[in-house]
Amino acid sequence: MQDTILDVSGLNAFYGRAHILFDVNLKVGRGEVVALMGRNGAGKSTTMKAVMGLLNRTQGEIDFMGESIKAAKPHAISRMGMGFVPEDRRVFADLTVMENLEVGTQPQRDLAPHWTPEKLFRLFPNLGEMPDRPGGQMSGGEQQMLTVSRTLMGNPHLVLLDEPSEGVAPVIVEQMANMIMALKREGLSILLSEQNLQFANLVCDRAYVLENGHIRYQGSMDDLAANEEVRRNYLSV
Ligand SMILES: Nc1ncnc2c1ncn2[C@@H]1O[C@H](COP(=O)(O)OP(=O)(O)OP(=O)(O)O)[C@@H](O)[C@H]1O
Repeated sequence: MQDTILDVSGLNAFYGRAHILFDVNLKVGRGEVVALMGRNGAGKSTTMKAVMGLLNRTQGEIDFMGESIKAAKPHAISRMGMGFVPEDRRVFADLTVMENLEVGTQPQRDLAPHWTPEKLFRLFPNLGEMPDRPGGQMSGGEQQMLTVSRTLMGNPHLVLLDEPSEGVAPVIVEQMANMIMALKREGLSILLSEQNLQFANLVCDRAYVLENGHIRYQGSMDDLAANEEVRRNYLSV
């Protein structure tokens, strides 16, 4: 793997006294789309929150573009060029689509794809048809697209996408898959949390599989798809 953009090693995470992640190691290379897989409660969201600096208690190393971000605050990590689309995908309900995008805007960065509302509207034509609609009056799928778009307006090097295919209609899942492939073509690096093997297989290069906070498997998507034992033991297929 050339040019590691995210390097997590020996990551442990806790909620109060509960030990949730155990010595998690994972890497994302520049331009790679990597899946973080596992059943409900396996620790996928916790891993993303830990990387984004959102947890109070963690141990281990997290390097982003060669710099340690272990002690960094979420806003500082965001400003270094890491974007996060959490599972609850909250949009600003009273702000319009355009205003939501403005809120997410950060300066252009060398080596990271540059995004404008026009470019995002080509990727998400639905959003382009409703620039003045308040976020609160959009469907779940449209809100999902808006949250991703708002994050992209930050011109990130790396995006953490928490379960983009969960709880949205099949037609939106298809658009999400197309969108992720388009982002990859732009050179964006993505860490994607996902339970759906079919979806991950379509858009990801490699996968890590979590169970009870432990990485149980890592390998190419093709190898994972062919590994019936891992699929049966750690994924819902
Ligand atoms: N705020 C919290 N306080 C205490 N325990 C939590 C908290 N959030 C999550 N957990 C626990 O941490 C473990 C990992 O949860 P996490 O949300 O990371 O899983 P996940 O793989 O993302 O699954 P899901 O798809 O259900 O979100 C679970 O046992 C969960 O109950």
